[in-house]
Amino acid sequence: MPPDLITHLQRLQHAADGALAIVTGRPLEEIDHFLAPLRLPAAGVHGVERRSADGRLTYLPVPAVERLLPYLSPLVSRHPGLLLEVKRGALALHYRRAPECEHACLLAMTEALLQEQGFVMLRGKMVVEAKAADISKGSAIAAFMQEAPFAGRRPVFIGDDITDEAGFAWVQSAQGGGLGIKVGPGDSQAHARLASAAAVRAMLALIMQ
Ligand SMILES: O=P(O)(O)OC[C@H]1O[C@H](O[C@H]2O[C@H](CO)[C@@H](O)[C@H](O)[C@H]2O)[C@H](O)[C@@H](O)[C@@H]1O
Repeated sequence: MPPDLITHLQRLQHAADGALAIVTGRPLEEIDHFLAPLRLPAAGVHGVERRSADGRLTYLPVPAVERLLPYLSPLVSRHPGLLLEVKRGALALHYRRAPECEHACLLAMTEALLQEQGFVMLRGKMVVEAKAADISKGSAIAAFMQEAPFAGRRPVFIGDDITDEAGFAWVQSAQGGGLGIKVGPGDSQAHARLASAAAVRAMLALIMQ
């Protein structure tokens, strides 16, 4: 974690009367580990798990991702650079250390999702995921916006990956009435953009002055 980020997030949370949440594809425990000792309201695994501002945990019902393993494990066994990350409600096939396998990963995931119902494919940075259908970063933000201290506020969602597009779509919808900020290059439906993660941190530091 860059120095000062946790301090800036703490100050931002305070300035926003608590209305600051992390929305991620990672499991909650991973995000808590990165941000320790800070424990923010957070949605993990693209919205499958969610911790509200009052600390309440919600785990949405999801199909068993283990059903997908027979379609993916043989490929991973043949290519040691590939990594299968099994999460609750999502399964990520990482090819960062074997970029030449991208096409094979997409094919294997497509086949898996043709055979097994209840999942949709999600592209990310050097990763392709199967995640529970009907659950997304957008649905997670919508759930936060029903609750204190988010209800009645204007949501601003910042993200740098393809997986964040569902969040941008919801905050910028008529219901959300907010703003999406895409970080870095690449096509996006977000209405605003910042050049880099460093630019986001600089903006947070400026707001907190
Ligand atoms: O929603 P995010 O917070 O952007 O998380 C998306 C995925 O993050 C993790 O994968 C990413 O980081 C890996 C290194 O830690 C990197 O190798 C990979 O290419 C990135 O996509 C995480 O492992 C995934 O489960 C998340 O969905």
